[in-house]
Amino acid sequence: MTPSARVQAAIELLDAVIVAARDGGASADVVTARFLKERRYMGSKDRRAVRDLVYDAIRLIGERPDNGRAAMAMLAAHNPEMQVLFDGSKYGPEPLEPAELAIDKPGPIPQWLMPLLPDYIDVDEIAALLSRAPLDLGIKPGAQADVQQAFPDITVSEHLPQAGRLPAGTQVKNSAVWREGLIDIQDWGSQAICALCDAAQHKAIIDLCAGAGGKTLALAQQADDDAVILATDTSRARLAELAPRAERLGIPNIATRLLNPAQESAMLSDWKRRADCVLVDAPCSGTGVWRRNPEARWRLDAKRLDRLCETQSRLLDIAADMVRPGGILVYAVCSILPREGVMQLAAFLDRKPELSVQLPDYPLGRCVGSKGVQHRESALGIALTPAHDETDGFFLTRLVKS
Ligand SMILES: C[S@@+](CC[C@H](N)C(=O)[O-])C[C@H]1O[C@@H](n2cnc3c(N)ncnc32)[C@H](O)[C@@H]1O
Repeated sequence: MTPSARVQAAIELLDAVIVAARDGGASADVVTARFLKERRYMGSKDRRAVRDLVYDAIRLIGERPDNGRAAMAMLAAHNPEMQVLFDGSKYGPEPLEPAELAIDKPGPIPQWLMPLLPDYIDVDEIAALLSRAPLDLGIKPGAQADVQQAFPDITVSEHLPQAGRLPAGTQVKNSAVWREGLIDIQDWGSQAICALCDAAQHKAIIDLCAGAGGKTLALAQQADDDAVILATDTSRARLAELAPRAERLGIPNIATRLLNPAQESAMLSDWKRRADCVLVDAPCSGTGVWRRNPEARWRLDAKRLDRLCETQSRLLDIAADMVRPGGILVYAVCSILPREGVMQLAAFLDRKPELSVQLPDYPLGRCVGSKGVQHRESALGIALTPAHDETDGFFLTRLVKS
């Protein structure tokens, strides 16, 4: 393909990504994989070049563009050397009109979200949120030496005992340590959430929003063999991924339960006031994981954020009923927005005074409360961010029930 034809292909792929983001369709990764699969004539260099153009545009532009051509024109306005590729050649895009280049420089964050960001999300944090994430691993207890031998360039976390890090793009799934179930892929922030659950201390654990079980599996590895772990979710497809993952890692003690939305409480009545630990890894805006899904900025709008906040608040209430007196509730969102973190938690504590925040002396993150960053003693939780902690953006907290 000529460089111009690659730009035209990127425009067409961006059209599909934009429609999917607007209509709640598949993620950009999935749309890209489908697009490339349907174009077998594209060589591997063409594929990489088109993918890079598309993701450069997604990372550059915070607000969802009208269409793929508008997105590529903005990228060309930012990179003038690209403008000659709009040359009207056989497979290339039509020449750019001056008006297409005369747009305001796009900001990396949608305008409506700017007032909702906390003070500590500064330019460095925004740049880090839109950078490429490294490949983080969770290592099976006792397997560090084997994993270090397989990947000599691995970095190990100072604070999280099972956390390893490899450069972005490292292929791990064809390694023996992957096949033997000694490693799983998991961001260090997610591992910090699991550490807060302290699973080795509990015999009855619920992962209420288990999804495909990333955190359930890590909890099961830390818990004793006789602990009961229940993974629940409203997504049949996600929950179905858990069993094969557990099998690869050799983890037997996980039960699953598919919940109907709005009937979660009734479907969990047998667990009422019984759980030692309930993890609520709630559905959220995903503003903390833009490193992995930068096009999530094009999906979110104020209405969707309102709906997510309502669900989080409902799930917190359901979880509170399942914790036994003396048990703990761990709440986490992969979000940088106080509305889903400290504000959500402050409202929850007003509704449920029998729960109180109990943060361990934590080596990562910033302690945050209703006044922003504050001392651990008066904080409502911990904010992890990519520039400060080299993790995805998360709010996490631990509460104990009296
Ligand atoms: C942040 S994801 C969880 C990720 C998962 N814990 C992991 O570590 O891979 C949030 C999950 O909440 C689930 N969810 C949404 N509404 C729910 C509800 N009402 N009850 C339980 N789970 C729900 C979603 O299907 C999604 O899998």
